[in-house]
Amino acid sequence: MSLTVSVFGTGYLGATHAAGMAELGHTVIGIDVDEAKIARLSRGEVPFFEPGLPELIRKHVDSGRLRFTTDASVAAAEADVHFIGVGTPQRKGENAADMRFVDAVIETLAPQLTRPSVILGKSTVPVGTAARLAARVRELAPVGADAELAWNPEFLREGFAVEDTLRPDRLVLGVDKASAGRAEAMAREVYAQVLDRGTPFLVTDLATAELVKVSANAFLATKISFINAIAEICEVTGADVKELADAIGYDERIGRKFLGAGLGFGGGCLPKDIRAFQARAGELGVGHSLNFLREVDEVNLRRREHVVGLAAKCVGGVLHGAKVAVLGAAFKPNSDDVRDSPALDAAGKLYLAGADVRVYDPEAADNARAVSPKLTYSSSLEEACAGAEVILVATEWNEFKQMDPEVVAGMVAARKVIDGRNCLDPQRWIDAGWEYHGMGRFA
Ligand SMILES: NC(=O)C1=CN([C@@H]2O[C@H](COP(=O)(O)OP(=O)(O)OC[C@H]3O[C@@H](n4cnc5c(N)ncnc54)[C@H](O)[C@@H]3O)[C@@H](O)[C@H]2O)C=CC1
Ligand SMILES: O=C(O)[C@H]1O[C@H](OP(=O)(O)OP(=O)(O)OC[C@H]2O[C@@H](n3ccc(=O)[nH]c3=O)[C@H](O)[C@@H]2O)[C@H](O)[C@@H](O)[C@@H]1O
Repeated sequence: MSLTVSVFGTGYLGATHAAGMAELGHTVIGIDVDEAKIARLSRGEVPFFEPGLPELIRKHVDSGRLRFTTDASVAAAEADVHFIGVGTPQRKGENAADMRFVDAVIETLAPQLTRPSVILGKSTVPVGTAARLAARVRELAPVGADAELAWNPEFLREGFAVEDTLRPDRLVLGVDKASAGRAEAMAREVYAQVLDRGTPFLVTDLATAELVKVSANAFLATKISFINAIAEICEVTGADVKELADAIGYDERIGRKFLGAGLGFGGGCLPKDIRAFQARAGELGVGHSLNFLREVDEVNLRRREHVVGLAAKCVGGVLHGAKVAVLGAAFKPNSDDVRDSPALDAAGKLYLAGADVRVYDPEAADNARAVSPKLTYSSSLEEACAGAEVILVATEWNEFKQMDPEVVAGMVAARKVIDGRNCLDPQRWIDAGWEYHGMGRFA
């Protein structure tokens, strides 16, 4: 059945979810407080880079099935179900999540509800948030609005956001067990096409759903830091972390995914989620349970220092004045997101050490310039590499993976490359006369 759906927040998650809902046949209203973003989306433009999303947004904006507004009352009046997809960033100077934006949606939306409504939270939140908000909705919603709140965490990856939204591995819905069960019925209707394909649908209590989300991200972060910790051992023993990861990854209980050693994890989610999780555990009096996540964070941040140390070694110990090309600014390829980007962080550290840094990223330069305006950005690979004494591959874009070492050799002043993502073929670069440094291999 076709429903009318609203999505609050039109960032990476919200815009993708709104387009996905339209693709599933629903009429969708995307709401954001950012007028410029809404204006662009209304013209069918996506204000960030996400493969496949512009086509989907344009298709559904043109068909009239998807529209965008800053006016929350439109959603309150028209939608059967409201998704919350606003940001939950790390609070300045603290580990905890900033809940202002999620709270603001409830404070704005709930009093305006005029008909029986279901609110489904998608943002990643500290455990206990959904129960708190469910109570607040009951307080604020006018009589007759009969509003029910449930939590439906999102697991999409940037770069694969459309695919993950339309074909998720699983759907999780945390419901208030004391409720009338309308949220579950509504979620089943909203996701009918996805469920018809046999997608696992797990209905839990509110706290479990919130914890599923942060546990999944904590596990992924831990897996990455595990292999990066092993990479540190490989670096001092001459072992090869990639071969090691292949070998342990064949064990199905371990699995090969997320065992990519390198510059470590970044982005708008993994780093802030493991910190918020620790903060919440502390508030709950069980901070000790998640002490290991502090170590996960530390191992991760050490990788950024490690590549700076390697770069210094490559230029004879003195970074001051050394020409360094940093290839990549995004936190991962196929995204223009530079939030907590290991690439940009490493570039910033090199700059602070006095290096003459040139950063090139095929998509993320504008975002990078906004957060790190002092760095010098190049508009092409050639420009960044011209005269470089060392190259750091910091984000594994295809453009970098496909570089021909013979061709790049003609651009640089010295054939020295640090493969911060283990994405190049070491032997090919060595054969072309390069000094090659990998992560946890060819150290
Ligand atoms: N980016 C991702 O890949 C994923 C993100 N998440 C979670 O989803 C949430 C959103 O993340 P992103 O989309 O990356 O953040 P984002 O920062 O890209 O987007 C958040 C959007 O919310 C808008 N907003 C703020 N207050 C608002 C309000 N009161 N009403 C309407 N809109 C408002 C902002 O203007 C912004 O456009 C976070 O909790 C995040 O942890 C979960 C899974 C994947
Ligand atoms: O909650 C979220 O927002 C999302 O966070 C991550 O998705 P995302 O941040 O888009 O990116 P990932 O693909 O998980 O990569 C995160 C970081 O880990 C790094 N990484 C990943 C894999 C690996 O083996 N090694 C490694 O260093 C990447 O380069 C990147 O910097 C999760 O994978 C999603 O399931 C989740 O929904």
